[in-house]
Amino acid sequence: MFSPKALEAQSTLRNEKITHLLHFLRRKQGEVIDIQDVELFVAGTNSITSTVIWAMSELVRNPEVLSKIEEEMKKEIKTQDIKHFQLTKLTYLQACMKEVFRLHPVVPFLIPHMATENCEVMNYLIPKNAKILVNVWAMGRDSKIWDEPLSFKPERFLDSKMDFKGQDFELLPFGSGRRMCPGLPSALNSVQLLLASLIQEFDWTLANGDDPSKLDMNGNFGIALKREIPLKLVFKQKQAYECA
Ligand code: HEM
Repeated sequence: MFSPKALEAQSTLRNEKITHLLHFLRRKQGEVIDIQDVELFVAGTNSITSTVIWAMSELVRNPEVLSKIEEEMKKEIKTQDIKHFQLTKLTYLQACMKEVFRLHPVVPFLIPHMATENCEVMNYLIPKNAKILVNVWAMGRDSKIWDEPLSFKPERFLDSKMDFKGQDFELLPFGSGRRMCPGLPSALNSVQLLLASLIQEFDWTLANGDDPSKLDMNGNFGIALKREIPLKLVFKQKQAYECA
């Protein structure tokens, strides 16, 4: 795992990349942007880009959720340059991220694992050397676990201690145990910082005035779960930012 110092250093680096992205979007206001292009700026990992794109897709489809994040940000963040520590105050944004990871885990079957010895899990015999794929995508949509599993409802996490740090087996977008993702703290920081920066400065709508409720949310299954159809958006700076 990353030390707080390493995380802070990375966050400065990310801030520079995010600043470049914001400049790019300011110049391209009113044009149609394939949001996959954020990869050029935030570079590093597909998983971060894909997560941000799924989050933006959900926020386009759920404007009332986006408004609640905006309200929270207005209350908690007074500066334009969002800092790492300010993210910890955004509890509603954090609940949104849990909801994004529940519905759109970007590594849908985790990385294949292998049993090093015969073992029994919940009455199933797992023979030595069996290859195990954990279908976290299906777990996140299981109606036995989640109320209205296909609805995007961050509120479900507000009064719950459930988290994705590997302790709650219903929600494992980063895996669990010895081989879970070591990039979790850094990835979460990047995803939230990027999303919060975009929300703070821009309004965005679907290209061609498309109806958000009809946005195709199918994923392209592979090792990584990406949108099947690219998300094309038009950005416009919010009024408070027009002079930036
Ligand atoms: C939203 C972003 C990310 C998600 C959802 C994610 C998710 C995952 C998942 C599910 C695994 C497999 C865990 C398992 O099979 O039990 C994994 C492994 C791994 N991730 Fe990430 N990851 C993300 C970002 C990152 C970043 C930014 C880094 C590097 C800085 C990173 C480095 C790694 C490494 C090295 C492994 C292999 C660990 C091992 O096999 O011991 N990940 N990640």
